[in-house]
Amino acid sequence: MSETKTKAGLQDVVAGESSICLVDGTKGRLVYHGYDINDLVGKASFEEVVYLLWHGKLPNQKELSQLDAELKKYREIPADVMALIQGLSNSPANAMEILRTVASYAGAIDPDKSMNRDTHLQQSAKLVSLMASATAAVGRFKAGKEYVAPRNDLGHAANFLYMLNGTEADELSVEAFDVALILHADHEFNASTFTARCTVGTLSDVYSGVTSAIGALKGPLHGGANEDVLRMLLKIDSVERAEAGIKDLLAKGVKVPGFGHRVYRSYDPRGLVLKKYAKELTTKQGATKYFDMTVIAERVVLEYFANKGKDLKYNVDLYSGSLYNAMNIPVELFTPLFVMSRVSGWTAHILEQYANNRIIRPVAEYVGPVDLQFVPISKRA
Ligand SMILES: CC(=O)SCCNC(=O)CCNC(=O)[C@H](O)C(C)(C)COP(=O)(O)OP(=O)(O)OC[C@H]1O[C@@H](n2cnc3c(N)ncnc32)[C@H](O)[C@@H]1OP(=O)(O)O
Ligand SMILES: O=C([O-])CC(=O)C(=O)O
Repeated sequence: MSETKTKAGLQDVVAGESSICLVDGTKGRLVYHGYDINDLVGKASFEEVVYLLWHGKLPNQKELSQLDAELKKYREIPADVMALIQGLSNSPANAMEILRTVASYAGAIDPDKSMNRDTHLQQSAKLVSLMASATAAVGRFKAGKEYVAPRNDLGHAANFLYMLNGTEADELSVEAFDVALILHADHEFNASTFTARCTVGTLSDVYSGVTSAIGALKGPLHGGANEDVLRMLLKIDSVERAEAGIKDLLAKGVKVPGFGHRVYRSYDPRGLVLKKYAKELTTKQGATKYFDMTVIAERVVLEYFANKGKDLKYNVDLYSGSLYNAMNIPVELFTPLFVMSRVSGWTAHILEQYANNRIIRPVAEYVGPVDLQFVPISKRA
């Protein structure tokens, strides 16, 4: 038997170079193009971070105003895309399935099929705006409400909350949401980003890259975990029962959503910031139940990991649940919120892949049989 050369799940395999994002799993550090996320949070807007990811530098005022104007130009949903969203909102499709379809459809109807950086940047801006407006529209239609048109006097985060709720959100919610968008924007070669890079590595188009990335993010081991966290809490639905409920899941061998990470070993720096905002917002609203339950879940699961000698911690998805819930956002939109943000990182990686492309094509270690004798179908048992 030959010695195995594969690493399950490609763990620790360096699959390429990138200058967009550094994830230091030992120190619990996340850096976008040289800037620690803790230096961006509270100082830069999501729009500035989008510029940073696409261009490798923070924008000056003029550059930011240009990007801002472009993103606003694409906020309105084209009529045929709106019809698609409306139709799918009345079908069994969930919000992630609708977004995946919208990204694909937007690509099909975009007349500009040229492959150059300017077009790719323009398509990236279209997708950042479209994913936000489409998420808000799905939220409205699924709740049986009318679409709310975008407002160009509001920033990206504030406009989304306005389009979703039909009223302007309070200052703390807008700040917390803008921060959440920044924190989810990029994360190196995570599964969905790597998927996007594989897709465009064949010189396929930006929309195809983003469509396939949405499909990858949807899974419960990746972006889908933020919905599962709140669903788990809603099922237990009591601060008093939280400890027993979580222990019960662990005893059953369930992978508790919001915990564990392939790279982070000390802590996920995004989770610390989201926890702070979740605490502040739920305390301000006087409705801390789900935040309090999350704190209990954190203690119980980390004790469990520690007792088993596992250096696993909670991840970005744990505290976003109680935070988004406090903003009155329905659970089904939590993973779409991830899309709204991560589309900036996916497109940054797509641009980087195009700039220095080589098709991504690893090899498999074949473990099946060889030299089987062919038996005609009439003779097979
Ligand atoms: C935005 C994001 O994508 S962040 C991740 C979001 N996903 C989740 O929160 C889902 C829950 N977490 C998980 O499923 C995993 O931790 C992943 C997918 C994030 C990482 O997976 P991997 O790196 O392959 O770790 P793996 O699944 O091998 O876990 C290592 C060990 O820790 C255990 N473990 C990992 N996560 C958890 C968890 N959430 N709950 C309980 N045990 C866990 C595993 O059972 C395994 O134990 P074993 O060695 O006794 O078999
Ligand atoms: O990096 C990963 O594997 C998952 C993750 O946290 C992310 O994509 O934000």
